[in-house]
Amino acid sequence: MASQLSQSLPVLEVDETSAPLGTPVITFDHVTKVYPAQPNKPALNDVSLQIFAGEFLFLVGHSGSGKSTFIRLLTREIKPTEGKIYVADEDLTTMRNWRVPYLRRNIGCVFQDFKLLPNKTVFENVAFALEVIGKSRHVIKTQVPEVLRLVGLSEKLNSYPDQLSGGQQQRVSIARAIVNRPPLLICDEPTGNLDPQTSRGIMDLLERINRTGTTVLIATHDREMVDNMRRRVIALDRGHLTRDQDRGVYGFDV
Ligand SMILES: Nc1ncnc2c1ncn2[C@@H]1O[C@H](COP(=O)(O)OP(=O)(O)OP(=O)(O)O)[C@@H](O)[C@H]1O
Repeated sequence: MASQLSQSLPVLEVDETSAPLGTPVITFDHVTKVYPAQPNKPALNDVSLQIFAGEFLFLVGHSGSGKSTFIRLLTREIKPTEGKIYVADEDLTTMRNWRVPYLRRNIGCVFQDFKLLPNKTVFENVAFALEVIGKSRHVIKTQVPEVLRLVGLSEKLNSYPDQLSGGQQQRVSIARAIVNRPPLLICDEPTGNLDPQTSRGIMDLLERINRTGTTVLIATHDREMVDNMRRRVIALDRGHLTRDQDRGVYGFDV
């Protein structure tokens, strides 16, 4: 059954015309993930790829294709069944548990549902990300207003999440994700709850963050966004990496 499935999948298309140079931030080396509940259906199946410092790329695929699994492997929420994963020079498959919080300091995460703390102000939500890693009050007082200026929310420091629009809430969550200046920003459906115009503003912001040197990986179903932006696209289909394309398009019927 599994081999029949893989035979019916498209062959991986790789655009080799302008391979990026430099240091890989992320390496997947023949990664397979099988959840015990679905032993015959790998969530990821022999995935190999590299993502380089400063790239901006989309991870696309139907529901259940393995995007969340890919992200959860990167943050070491889960471990692969087979294969190796490196983030910078760290081998996540052999990393000791005590090192995982240090890995996560280097990865900012943004989610579809913002995950803001409702009883904290905008300033406090962002400050909290620095407090939990032991940053001083001085650092917090300098960096939080600075990052909120970058995301265009200087006027909203004292507002609570429920006083903000969806787009503004997503900006707070982006500010929180980057306030510690991680080299890698992962966004899981960042525009999933937003209208097209607001989504465009969020993507502009993510591109601006990318231009400061941050590597940005966005898992999305947002066909229009992917088609308009023409950045690198990695496509998953039933756990297989089926496409890795520079200046790609969404490429699935939705
Ligand atoms: N904890 C789990 N236990 C068992 N199977 C799982 C688990 N998490 C995911 N799966 C299965 O692994 C496959 C990939 O799921 P995954 O959540 O990674 O896909 P996805 O592309 O992120 O989907 P979506 O776009 O709906 O979030 C699916 O078949 C799913 O049912």
